[in-house]
Amino acid sequence: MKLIIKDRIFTDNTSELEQNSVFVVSKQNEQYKDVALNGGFEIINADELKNYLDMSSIKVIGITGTNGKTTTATTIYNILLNLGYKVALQGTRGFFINENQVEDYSLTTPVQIGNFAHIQKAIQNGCEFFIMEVSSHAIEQKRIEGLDFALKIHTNITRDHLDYHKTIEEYIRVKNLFLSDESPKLVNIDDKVVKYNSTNSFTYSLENNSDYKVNKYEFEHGMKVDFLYKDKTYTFFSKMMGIFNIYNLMASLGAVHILTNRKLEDICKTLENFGSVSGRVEVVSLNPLVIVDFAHTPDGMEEVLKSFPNKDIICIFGAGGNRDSAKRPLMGKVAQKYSKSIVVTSDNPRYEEPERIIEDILTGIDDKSNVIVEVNRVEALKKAISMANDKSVVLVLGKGDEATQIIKDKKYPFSDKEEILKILNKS
Ligand SMILES: CC(=O)N[C@H]1[C@@H](OP(=O)(O)OP(=O)(O)OC[C@H]2O[C@@H](n3ccc(=O)[nH]c3=O)[C@H](O)[C@@H]2O)O[C@H](CO)[C@@H](O)[C@@H]1O[C@H](C)C(=O)N[C@@H](C)C(=O)N[C@H](CCC(=O)O)C(=O)O
Ligand SMILES: Nc1ncnc2c1ncn2[C@@H]1O[C@H](COP(=O)(O)OP(=O)(O)OP(=O)(O)O)[C@@H](O)[C@H]1O
Ligand SMILES: N[C@H](CCC[C@H](N)C(=O)O)C(=O)O
Ligand SMILES: [Mg+2]
Repeated sequence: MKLIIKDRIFTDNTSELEQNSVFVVSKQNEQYKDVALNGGFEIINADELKNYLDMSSIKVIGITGTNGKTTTATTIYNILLNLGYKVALQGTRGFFINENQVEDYSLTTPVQIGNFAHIQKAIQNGCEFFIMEVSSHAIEQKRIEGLDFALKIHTNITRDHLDYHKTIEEYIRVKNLFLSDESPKLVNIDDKVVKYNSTNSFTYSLENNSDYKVNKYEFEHGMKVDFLYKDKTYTFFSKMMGIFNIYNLMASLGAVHILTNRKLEDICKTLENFGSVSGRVEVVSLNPLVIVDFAHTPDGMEEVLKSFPNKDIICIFGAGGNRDSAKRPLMGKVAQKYSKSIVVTSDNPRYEEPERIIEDILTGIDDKSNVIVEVNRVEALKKAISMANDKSVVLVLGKGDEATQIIKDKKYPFSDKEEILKILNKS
């Protein structure tokens, strides 16, 4: 990938080196360093890249955690835009500058040069804030090297990506590494495994004492939440659902408060202006009630499933291929715990056989009497929706607002939301 700063070309790929370009060496490409060296090219590391790009006009905000990064990042982005700031957002759903989508879905956290290129574009567009999701891969691969964070935010640490990190202990270690320096940070202290450097830290919580502490909430047409900050109570309303979203909203409010020092009352007020984040607990139809969500980990699923205690849940989901296979039975188990009916189907099979992935999920479900297996996701959606009635909620999990299904290395257009609307004849 290339980055051009003041007519100089920086690249992290030796095959892109041309006259006068600079090779940016990192943990990912150090095996190619000799190629650049032998070609007589200047070599710098990603940390030195910051000497070439003046980032003093922009505040970089990094969000890590197993679940909730996209929701929290998007909420902060929406609040800041509502308050009149110019803002850029980089994450799973793509790259956005001041309300416009500039790039589509790709990695949650790009590689070093990608981050710098986006920050450069944000600065050129006058942004004061650059909000980015920080994945565990990015921390481990040092994709965020060279970035100074005005605020680091932690949502929660449960489990994901053990295909890559191998053990849960290693995954937790990597996630906590992000919080180990003295950068300002905002931490969910209800999380039992989080470890952080307490210098310059702020906390939020529902259970333990913290700087931004929820003391009361109720759900009706969304939520009403009271929280305490420095002994004063503040209230906000939001159209979002689920206790997990109270955490995401507290992280978002706290972050904007720390970063802008605006009145908490004014920050709270902005939340009334927007609903759910695309593909995250998104209500696609009210009658029958059909909701699309991106839950693709056992914890993410549990958080969503337990948010509908008064409904008969019809849960439809699969699991991604070439990703942590040990999470699959756990996803089956949690679906069984909360659902009246389950439809197990395909997610993104990638290079795996969809039937094999489904078998892995089924090993976690003891009682299969209410389970339908349908490998074709469109057919599965039809079956799930045909079971719906006025007491039920159909929860379509795993793909959120993804616009494709990935089979081998090809991406085929596919949207849960569009398929649901077609089935209901609403499109
Ligand atoms: C497993 C994984 O994370 N792989 C990433 C890794 O791939 P890799 O080490 O195989 O890369 P590579 O092709 O060998 O190249 C390594 C480096 O050498 C350089 N190179 C390569 C060839 C050459 O001749 N000369 C040369 O200099 C390349 O420019 C690159 O910088 O480094 C590449 C770039 O440095 C990433 O694009 C790639 O992400 C792949 C595509 C991927 O799918 N990653 C997923 C799993 C991922 O990162 N997901 C996370 C988490 C998602 C979430 O929870 O939201 C994400 O952040 O998206
Ligand atoms: N704070 C939270 N705690 C637990 N589960 C959550 C939380 N926030 C969201 N979820 C669940 O996890 C799903 C993914 O949420 P979101 O996209 O915000 O997370 P993410 O961390 O960005 O995920 P990814 O790593 O895949 O990009 C949601 O659709 C919801 O089901
Ligand atoms: N960012 C996550 C998203 C997973 C979404 C799910 N649909 C899947 O494909 O497993 C990943 O790449 O692991
Ligand atoms: Mg995300």
